[in-house]
Parts: sequence; C-alpha cells; structure tokens
Amino acid sequence: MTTTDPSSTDAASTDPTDVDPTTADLWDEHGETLQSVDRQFLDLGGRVRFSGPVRTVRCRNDNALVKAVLASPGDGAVLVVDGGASMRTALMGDLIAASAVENGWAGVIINGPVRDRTALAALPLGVKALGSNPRKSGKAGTGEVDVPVTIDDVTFRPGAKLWADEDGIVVER
Ligand SMILES: O=C([O-])CC(=O)C(=O)O
Repeated sequence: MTTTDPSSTDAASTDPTDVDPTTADLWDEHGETLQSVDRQFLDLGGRVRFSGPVRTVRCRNDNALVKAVLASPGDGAVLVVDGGASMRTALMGDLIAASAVENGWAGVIINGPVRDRTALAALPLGVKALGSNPRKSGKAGTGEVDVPVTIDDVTFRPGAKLWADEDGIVVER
C-alpha cells in the first residue's frame, strides 16, 4: 500500500508508513500510562493495524447484541466483545463483519471465537479473536452494551482510545 490516507479501505494493510504509530512506539512514548494486553489474540481480519475509540459488548455464547451494535454507525470505533473466553460459539461471522465494514467500524476484538475465517480475512476490518468455531451463537440478546469490560488485567472503557497491530493491543486507562 502506498497511500497514507487513514480512511483507506485497502485490505491487509501492514505498511509501516501508515499514519498510526505502532503499539511498540506508543508504549515507548507513554509506557504504563497505557495498558497492554497480555493475551495473544489471533489476527483474523483483512486489517492488522487499526485504532479508534472503544465501544463494548459483554455477552456469552449469544451474539445478538454484537450484531445490533455492528449494524449501527461505528464512526471509526473498535468494538471490544467480552465473551468470557468461551470457545463454545462464534460471536461474529462474515455477515456481521460485512455489516461492521458498511457501518464504518475500524475493528472488532473478541474474547471468544469467530467463524467464516476466509471471508473475514478478505474484509477491510481489524479482527482479533481467540480462534474460531463453526457453531452459531444464541440470539436471545442477553448481555450489556458500552459497559467497562475487563480481559485479564486490562479494562476497556467506552471512549478510551485503542491501538492494535501485529504486536498486540494497547489502550488508554
Ligand atoms: O449470524 C451469526 O451468528 C454469525 C454469522 O454467521 C455471520 O455473521 O455471518
């Protein structure tokens, strides 16, 4: 990729000239004023480097809220989905991810699995997740939206700025 346009939708952007600083650069500059996520998420979207303000969903084996939130305007935000690390059901597939792209979301971080990995890898969307499972989620809509969620010792507060890349995830406290 040769553009430095941050709104570019090129898939699989890993170009070091991208305008966003790397997470390592951010850590060097800001250190422990940021939080860094220890958990080793897999990069499963067509964008590896992404950033934006945090939005959140907390749910477990039920993705109705994920679908609803990603069908609403994202305005460049990153949705952090705390699925409690359950690997039982996929919390996002290609249709929900395509809707996230259409609605202007920068990325989705899922403490749980996705499905349709081949399709996700072709979308201009950041996706970090624990893995994949073909089993569909429940659709009851149980869970919470835009509450602080904690994954290991990192708290993701709605509105906090988050940066993700090949090295990991850093987020404002
Ligand atoms: O509908 C679901 O539960 C997930 C899915 O397959 C999709 O997003 O395409």
